[in-house]
Amino acid sequence: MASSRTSWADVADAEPAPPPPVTTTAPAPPASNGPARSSYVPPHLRNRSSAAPPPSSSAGILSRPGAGPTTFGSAAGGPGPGTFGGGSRPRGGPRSWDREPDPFANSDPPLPAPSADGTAAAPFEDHQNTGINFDAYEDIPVETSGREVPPPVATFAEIDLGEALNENIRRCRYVRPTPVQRHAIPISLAGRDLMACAQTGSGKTAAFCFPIISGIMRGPPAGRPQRGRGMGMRTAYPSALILSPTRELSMQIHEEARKFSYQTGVRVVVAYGGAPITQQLRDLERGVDILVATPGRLVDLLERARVSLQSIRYLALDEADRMLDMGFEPQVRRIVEQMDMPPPGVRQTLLFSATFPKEIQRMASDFLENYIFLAVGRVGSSTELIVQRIEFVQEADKRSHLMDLLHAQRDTGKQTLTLVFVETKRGADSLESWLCMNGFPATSIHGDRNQQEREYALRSFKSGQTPILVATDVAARGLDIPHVAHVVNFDLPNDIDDYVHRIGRTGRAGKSGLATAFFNDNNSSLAKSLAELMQESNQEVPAWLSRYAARPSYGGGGRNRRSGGGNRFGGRDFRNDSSSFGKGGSRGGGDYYGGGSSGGYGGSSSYGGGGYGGAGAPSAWD
Ligand SMILES: Nc1ncnc2c1ncn2[C@@H]1O[C@H](COP(=O)(O)OP(=O)(O)OP(=O)(O)O)[C@@H](O)[C@H]1O
Repeated sequence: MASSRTSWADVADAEPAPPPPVTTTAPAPPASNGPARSSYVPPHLRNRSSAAPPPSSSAGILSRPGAGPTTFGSAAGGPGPGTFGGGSRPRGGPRSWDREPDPFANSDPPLPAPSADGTAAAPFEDHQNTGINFDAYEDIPVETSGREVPPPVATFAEIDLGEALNENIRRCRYVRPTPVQRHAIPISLAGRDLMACAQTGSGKTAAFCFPIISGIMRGPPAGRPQRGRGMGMRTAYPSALILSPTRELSMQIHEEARKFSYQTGVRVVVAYGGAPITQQLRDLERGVDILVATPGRLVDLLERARVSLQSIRYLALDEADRMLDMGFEPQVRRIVEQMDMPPPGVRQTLLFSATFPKEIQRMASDFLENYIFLAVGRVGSSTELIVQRIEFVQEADKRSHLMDLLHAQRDTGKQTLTLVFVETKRGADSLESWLCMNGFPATSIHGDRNQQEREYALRSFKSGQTPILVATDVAARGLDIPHVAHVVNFDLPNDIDDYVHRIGRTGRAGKSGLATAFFNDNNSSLAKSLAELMQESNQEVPAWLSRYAARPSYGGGGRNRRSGGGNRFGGRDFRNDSSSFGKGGSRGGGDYYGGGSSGGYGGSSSYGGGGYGGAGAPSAWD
C-alpha cells in the first residue's frame, strides 16, 4: 500500500526517544492532608495546558490545535458516540498527572531467585515492538463488506488520534499500523460498528483501543448521567466497556490500554473475578472512562449498582466469538441488552477475534447496526509465521516424546519459552509435576488454580523462571507473551478454532514460531480441518494426515468441516451468504465454517474439562 505520506514514526530515530517530560497542567494542591482524591475533569478538557483555548465544539465538529476539524458522530444515523457523558465523577481534590503511575515501567514484582542449577535464570531482554517484522503482513489479503467503508490508512500520521495518544504510540515503539489497524481504526473513528477478524498476534488490541481512547479524549463534554433507580453516589458511569473472556486477558488489555491512554486523562479500570472486589470498587470510585471486565464480575458490579452502563458510548468485545458462544452468551446478552446500556446505533460496537464462525456472526449482528465486516488475512486460519508440525504419537508415548522435544530445544542453547496445552486440569497438574521431577522447570495455569496462583504462574513463565507452562484453554486466547518460541499441543483440542488460537500464542507481532501437535486416533475428527488449515498456511501436510483427512468418516461432520478448494481466503461476511440467513440446516458450499453444525457450537466439545468448565459453566472464568 503505497503512500506519499510519511509517518512521524517512519522517520523517528532508531533509538527510542526518551520519554518526554511530564506535562503538568497546573494541578492545584490537594484540598486537605488526607489521601489525595482528584476531582473529575471531562476527558475532552484533560491534558490541556491552562493556556490552551477551550474546545470549539458544535454539532459534533471539534477542532484541535494544529489539526484540521475532526468529525465525530455515528454514520449509522443515530446520535452516535459522543452523545453521552463520560466517566463517573470521583469526589475530592484535583487530579494530578504527576501521580499517574508510569505504565511503561515494568511493574511486575520481582520473582524469587532462580533455581540452584541455574537453568531457570531470567534470560530475556525487553520486549520491543520495532514494527520491522510486520513487513511479513504486507501482502496479506483484506476484505471488507458493508455500506460506505472508510478507506484504510498507511501510517499513524494519517490518522488523527490526537497528540497525547500519538506520543504513547511512539512510547510503545509502534512504527506503522498493522494491517488490521490500518483498516479498523479509520472505520471506528468514522463512528461505524465493526466486526473484525484478523490473525492472532496482529495487533487487534490497539485496533479497538486507539479509537476508543481518541473518541473519549475528544468527545463533547460529559453530561451528568441521569441517576437511575437504585444508583447511588458511588455508582461509576464508564464511557467504554471492553469485555473479554478470561481474567488474564482482561488484565493484559488493561495494561495495554493504560499505556495507550497514559497522560491523556482517560482513566482505565479493570474488574475480574477471583480477585478481591474491594480494590476494584475503590478503583471505580476514583473515576473510570474505560472499564475492562470479565462478564461475571461485571454482572456482580451491575447488581450492586456500583456500575451503570447508561453512559456507554463504546462497547468492544475481544475474542467476540468466544464471548458469544454458549458458555458466555447469556451473561453477555444480559449485560448488553438487559441492563441500561444504550442500544446499537446509539453506542458504537466493535467486535474482534481471529475466528468468527457464521453462527456466531449471525448472533453478533443483534449487537450491531449498519456494521462493516473486516477480514484481514485468512480468517480462522493461522499465520504463515508459525511453522506447524503434526506428529503421530500414541497416548502412552506422549510424555517421552515431549521430553525429546524439550531436550532438543535445550540443546540449542537458546533460552525460549514453551507453552504446552493439555485437555484437562488434572492432566495439567500431573504433567507439570512430571516435568519438574525430570529436571524441566515448569508451572501450570488452569481453572482449578486460584487467581494468585494463576497470576504467579504466568509471571514466573513470562520471566523465564519456569520456561515451560502447562495450560488448559484458559491460556489459549489473547495472551501476548513475548518469547514463546514453541507451542506444543500435547492434547489436541476438539475444535479447529481453538487450535488456531492456541498456536497463535507463538509467532506474534511478525515474529516466527513453532507449533507441534501430537495426533492420534482420538483426534481423527480434527484431521480434515487440520489438513486444510495447514495447507492454507502453506505448511507441509504429512501424507498420513492427508489419508486420515480423506476418510469420509473422519472430519466430515461437526463444525470442524471447512470449505473445500476455491475459498482459500476465508473471511466471509455471513450477510453475503444468502443461505446463512436460514435457521440451522446446511450452508452453502462456499461456507468456510459450514457443514451443518448449527446449534453445536460451543456445546460439549472443547471447552469442557479443559478449564473452561464446560458449556454453561463459565463461572470458573470470571
Ligand atoms: N503497530 C504495531 N507495531 C508494532 N507492534 C505492534 C503494533 N500493534 C501491536 N503490536 C504488538 O503486537 C503484539 C500482538 O498484539 P495483540 O496482542 O493486540 O494481538 P491480537 O491480534 O489481539 O492477538 P490475539 O488474536 O492472539 O488476541 C503485541 O505485543 C503488541 O504490542
